[in-house]
Amino acid sequence: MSEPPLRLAGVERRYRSGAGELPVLRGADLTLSAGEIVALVAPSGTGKSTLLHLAGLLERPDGGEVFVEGRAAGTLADDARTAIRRATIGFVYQFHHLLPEFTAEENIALPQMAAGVARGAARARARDLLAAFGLSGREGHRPGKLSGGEQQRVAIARALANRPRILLADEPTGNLDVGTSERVFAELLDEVRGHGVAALVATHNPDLARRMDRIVTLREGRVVPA
Ligand SMILES: Nc1ncnc2c1ncn2[C@@H]1O[C@H](COP(=O)(O)OP(=O)(O)OP(=O)(O)O)[C@@H](O)[C@H]1O
Repeated sequence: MSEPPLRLAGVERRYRSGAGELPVLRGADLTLSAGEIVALVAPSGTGKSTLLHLAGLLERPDGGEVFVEGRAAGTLADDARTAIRRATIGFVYQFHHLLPEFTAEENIALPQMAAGVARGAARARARDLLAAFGLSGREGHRPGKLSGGEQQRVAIARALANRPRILLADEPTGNLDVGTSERVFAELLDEVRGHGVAALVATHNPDLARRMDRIVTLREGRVVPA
């Protein structure tokens, strides 16, 4: 059987604070299967962002291991982790983090070029993705000229640009109004489902969470079914 795209095994993370240590994750286990969309719903401050950062190899755990497509990431050097992240993982953040001085198309083309795709091919895929997210005609707009929902669509398209097998999303529609959030989220699910991407989506929105395949929460630093 092939390895799951993402597996967290006994992951621990503590933050040092003035008073001592704050243990946020205390042996978190989670496996994402290919094509599975998992909602992470937990109260503020329980460690959702921390878990996503560890899963995305942006940070290293204090204990346990993160396996990406069966490969243990803990012992790898930073450049090897970056290479895995670029090739395998897409991120969507609550505040889109688009580059303000670049157009929508460029924002989606740039990460592809960083991964070695030629400019022409990267731009063509950027245009295809923008079309899939209903943004044909907006290719040349800078983020400041797009609405919040449009910016978030561009951010989702960017996260999918390198055809990641894992998508990690931290409140991907958290800053949008209810209607826009619904629409953008439906598009996100369509794209992810259509391409068999494994996704972990942190959200405070129970309606959105119910539309995913499974809901988990964090309890005492561990991942448990919601
Ligand atoms: N770099 C850091 N240094 C110290 N403490 C941190 C750091 N990052 C997070 N924390 C603390 O760890 C805990 C978990 O934070 P995290 O951001 O993962 O929570 P969250 O569940 O994503 O919260 P929210 O829903 O509010 O975004 C919080 O108590 C936070 O204050």
